Amino acid sequence: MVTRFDSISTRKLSKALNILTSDKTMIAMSDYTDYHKMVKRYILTSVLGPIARNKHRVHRDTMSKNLSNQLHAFAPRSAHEPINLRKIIQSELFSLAFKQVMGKDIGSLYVGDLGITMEREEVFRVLVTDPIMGAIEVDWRDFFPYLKWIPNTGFEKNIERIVNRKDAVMKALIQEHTKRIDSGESLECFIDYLLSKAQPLTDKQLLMTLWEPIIETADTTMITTEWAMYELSKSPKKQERLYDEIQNVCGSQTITEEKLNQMPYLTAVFHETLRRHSPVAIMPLRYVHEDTELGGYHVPAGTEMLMQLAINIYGCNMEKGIWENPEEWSPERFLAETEPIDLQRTMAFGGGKRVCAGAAQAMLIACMSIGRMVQEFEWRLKEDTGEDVNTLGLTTQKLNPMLAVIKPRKGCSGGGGGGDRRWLPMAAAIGGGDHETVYNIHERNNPKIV
Ligand code: HEM
Repeated sequence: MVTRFDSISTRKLSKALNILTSDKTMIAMSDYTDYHKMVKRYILTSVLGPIARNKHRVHRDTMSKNLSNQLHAFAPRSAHEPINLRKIIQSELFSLAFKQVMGKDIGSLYVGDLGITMEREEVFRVLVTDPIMGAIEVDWRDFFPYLKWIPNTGFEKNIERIVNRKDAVMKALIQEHTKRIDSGESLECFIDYLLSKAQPLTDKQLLMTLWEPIIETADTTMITTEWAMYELSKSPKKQERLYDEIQNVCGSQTITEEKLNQMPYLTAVFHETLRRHSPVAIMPLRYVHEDTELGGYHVPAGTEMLMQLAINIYGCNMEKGIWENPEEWSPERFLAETEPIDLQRTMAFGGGKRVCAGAAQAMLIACMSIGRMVQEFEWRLKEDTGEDVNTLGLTTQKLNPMLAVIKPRKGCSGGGGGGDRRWLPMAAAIGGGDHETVYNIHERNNPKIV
């Protein structure tokens, strides 16, 4: 299947997705056209490719720092009030997305078209939660295309309402930032790139291209990180194994992106989470646009009724013939692999021409967040948290947010509320001199959420 991805790269969308993506005006949902190639190049150049990732490193570091500050501020009351990690990570990822796309985080926003001021949480709902829920709305006419002339007004009105609100918010943001740019204030971000360096896009294309990384950043990476922390909290031995690895590599220093490739167990935790809890369980439907062969079957292209393919990633990753005890979450299975782990091993990011453009960013953010949270805290699930399950929507969230009790590790203590965090280096904590790192000094002097 992986080798055949190139010949099946055209999308077949449901009615809901067609409306939500403004007729495929989104990289992930468009057909494989010149427009697709152009905007994918833009997003890679400005946000997701290797050079852009270096430029946005500062935002990822800030996210990691904020996450740590918030957990330290919360830890003293964690035993009575278990922590809802999803809320924190979601908010931090939203902030990161805004900095990459608009150059700065968002507070409240006046939305002219709706005549209201929205608080940040509502902006999140309008730009992320509502469209994700809308994307799995089912129009029965999807299954009976020959009956598509029958109106289904309630369904369409609901999706259109979601789209109108999302468009109104994006329009307000674009106006605000266009004024900023016109006033001579430029920032290293996607909107500045699109308005100054890219070929002009139509208003609709601009809106959709800017919205896309916001919704993509805020959802799948959070899902992966939350599932990984859930599994690690459930398995103290695996958590300790990861902690030992981090300590061996980082010693008294805070984990950094440069160290990630020295930590095979952390990488294995990431890949095993993608396998066991694939965030995109079923790939958006595709047409076959070239003759191809899949699983021994000849699949013709260009016939009148084009063939539609639903690639079942969840099924592939739970296949007993391929994975031993597939139900079990076991990062060790990836350590046994002789080849370096390839992103296509679980197909969680798709493949071929339509491979996920954000895979490297997602991996950096998830691994750094997981690594730092385990380096600084011991994690246990709240006592009465039973087994938990996936919910299959457009993406595969945990049905209930994970609730955990956290305890700062020895030598790593947070001070008071308000995110004021003090890091005691391990060496100092055990009486071995003052090894405080530049990074830690910087943190101590900048304790606020940035
Ligand atoms: C763990 C996190 C993520 C997972 C599991 C994931 C998964 C996927 C999958 C399965 C596809 C479809 C691939 C296909 O059809 O073959 C995709 C496409 C895409 N993803 Fe991701 N994604 C993640 C994070 C992100 C992030 C953070 C971004 C951007 C900020 C992003 C941007 C995109 C884009 C632009 C495409 C369209 C690529 C194309 O059609 O050429 N993804 N992703």
